[in-house]
Amino acid sequence: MESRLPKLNFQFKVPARTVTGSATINSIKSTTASNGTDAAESVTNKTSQTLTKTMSTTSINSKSTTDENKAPLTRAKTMTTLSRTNTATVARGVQKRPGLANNTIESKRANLRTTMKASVARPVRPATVSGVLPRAAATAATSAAAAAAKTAGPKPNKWDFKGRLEYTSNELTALKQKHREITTEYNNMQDEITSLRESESSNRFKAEKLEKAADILKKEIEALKMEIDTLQKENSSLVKQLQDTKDLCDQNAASLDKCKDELKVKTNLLTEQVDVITELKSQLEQEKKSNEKKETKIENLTEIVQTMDKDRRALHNYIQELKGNIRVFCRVRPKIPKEAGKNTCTINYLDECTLEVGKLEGEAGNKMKTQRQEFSFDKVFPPNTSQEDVFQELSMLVQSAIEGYNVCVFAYGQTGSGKTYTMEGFPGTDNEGMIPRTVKHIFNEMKQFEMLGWEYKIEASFLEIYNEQIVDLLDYTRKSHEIRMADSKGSDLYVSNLLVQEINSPEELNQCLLIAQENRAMAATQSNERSSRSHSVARIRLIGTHKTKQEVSIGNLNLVDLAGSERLKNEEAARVAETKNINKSLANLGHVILALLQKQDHIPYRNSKLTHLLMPSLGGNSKTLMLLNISPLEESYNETLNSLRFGSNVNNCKTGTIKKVKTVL
Ligand SMILES: Nc1ncnc2c1ncn2[C@@H]1O[C@H](COP(=O)(O)OP(=O)(O)OP(=O)(O)O)[C@@H](O)[C@H]1O
Repeated sequence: MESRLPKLNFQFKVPARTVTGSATINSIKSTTASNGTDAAESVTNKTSQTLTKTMSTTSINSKSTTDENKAPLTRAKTMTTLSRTNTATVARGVQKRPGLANNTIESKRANLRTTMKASVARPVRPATVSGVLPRAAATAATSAAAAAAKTAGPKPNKWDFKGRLEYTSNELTALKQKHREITTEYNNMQDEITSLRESESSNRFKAEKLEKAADILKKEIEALKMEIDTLQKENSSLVKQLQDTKDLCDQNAASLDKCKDELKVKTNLLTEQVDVITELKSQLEQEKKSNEKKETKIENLTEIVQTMDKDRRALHNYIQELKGNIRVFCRVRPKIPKEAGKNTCTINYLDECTLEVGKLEGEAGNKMKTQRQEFSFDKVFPPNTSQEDVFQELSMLVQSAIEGYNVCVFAYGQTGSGKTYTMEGFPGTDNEGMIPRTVKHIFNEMKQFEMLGWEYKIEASFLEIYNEQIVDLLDYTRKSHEIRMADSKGSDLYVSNLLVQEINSPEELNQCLLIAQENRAMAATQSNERSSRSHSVARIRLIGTHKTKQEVSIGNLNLVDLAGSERLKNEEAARVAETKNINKSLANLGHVILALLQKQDHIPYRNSKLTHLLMPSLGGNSKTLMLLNISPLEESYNETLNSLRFGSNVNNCKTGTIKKVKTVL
């Protein structure tokens, strides 16, 4: 039905922010425009709803500042309540609009008031920060409704449309006024909310900051707790250590007490001993005095001993000179087991210096004795003579070497006559030869000489002369060796590249001798019968020093195992060079010795390597011993005669004067 009421033409000025208010006003406008009379009631109802909504919204907004989680729920509840109320009210209004009775309108108004009151009386109570905002909104709404009712004055009659319009208009004005107030209040509240939000944000930031600080503090507390734990452990360890140290201190204190007691005892003992020492000192003083006297005596006696030693040496050498500076011994070896079936020569030993040799000639059973030949030497050793007995005679010459003379001992004889046995023998056994015995003798004598102030150094070298070539038997590495002069006078010679070994014990020399024997045997396998075809020379140099007397005594001892002296048969003469050299050197040795004995001006030392090498030991101040070795076998008779003739010739020559080598430092 078209309304006959004039259309309302007014507008509300509502701030854009107040969405709810604006919607309400628009709603009112539309309602008023479209429904005419009923619109008044509807507007009234809607105004009431709007107020309720506004309050609810305010309440929701206020609450949201404090409890955002609960806000949607509260808002929803409020909206539901409002919606329910409005729907019921509007529905009722719509249903009862045609022919509405006054009482119906009244009842509606009563309903509206009730609703408003209910809305106002039951404001949502959010858990706001202060609880002020919702209450203020509710109060404002209630007072707005009351003011509207007052301003409207008494309700005009139903038929008084004009009055009703005026009434409604007044009501609206009052409501508008109230709305403004509420809006203002709402805006204030919004500002307050904004301020609270900012404050909240600031507080949250502070809270985060505080949380972080709290975390740091927690960590620090944890670290401190750990530190406390560590310190507690250290503390307990230190406490334990302290206890241990205390225990140790207690033990030490106990042992200290013990030591003190011992010290007391020992101090007493010491005091006693000091007394004894004092007494001994006085005795010592007396003995010192007597020792000084004795020392003076000893010095005098030493001088006498040294003078006597000098005299002894002089006498010894005089005896040696009397015996001859070139002497010849003859040694006849025994028949050895492997020669059991062989015949022997007839050898008679007329005295200790003379022997007679002969043999039977002719067929077996009709043998005739040949003419016997007699030979005299400085000494003759029959077959049963031991190595020790031979050395007894030789030792005199060794003694001369220690005292600074040059000595040369030759083992001469045919192959198999016993030269090597005599010179080397079997070292380390009773059958050891002249070389090992010489060294032992030197070491024994050295001790005696040391008592007289002499210090000795022994050097040894072993060489072989084969085919006029010198071979080092200690260093068989095929070096070339030459005989060179040691000084400008040419009184001393040396062999180049020759290994000279210092000897500190007889064992060391035996070791050298074994090496020399091995090297000689090795060479022998390369050249048949080489050992018989070469001269083996063991050289021992004795250097004595007397520091007090400032004297140096140098003696050279040459022990020579000569090559076999036998004359070679024609078929063996194929080894021409070898034979020539042997014959030459042996013959030259004889020439040199004879020239020396005859005191010739020229001694042909340089005609062979052997005599050249032995030059310092063959002339002037030297002593020479020729050891003739004779085989007892009949088959060797002719060679035996040759050897005996050679030795006899040497022995028959006169001796010269020999001089001792003495150097003053
Ligand atoms: N006085 C001795 N008593 C016991 N056996 C000896 C004696 N002299 C030499 N012999 C023995 O006679 C043999 C020959 O001796 P040895 O080898 O010493 O002769 P050699 O003259 O050195 O010979 P070569 O010139 O061939 O070297 C060896 O078996 C050795 O043991």
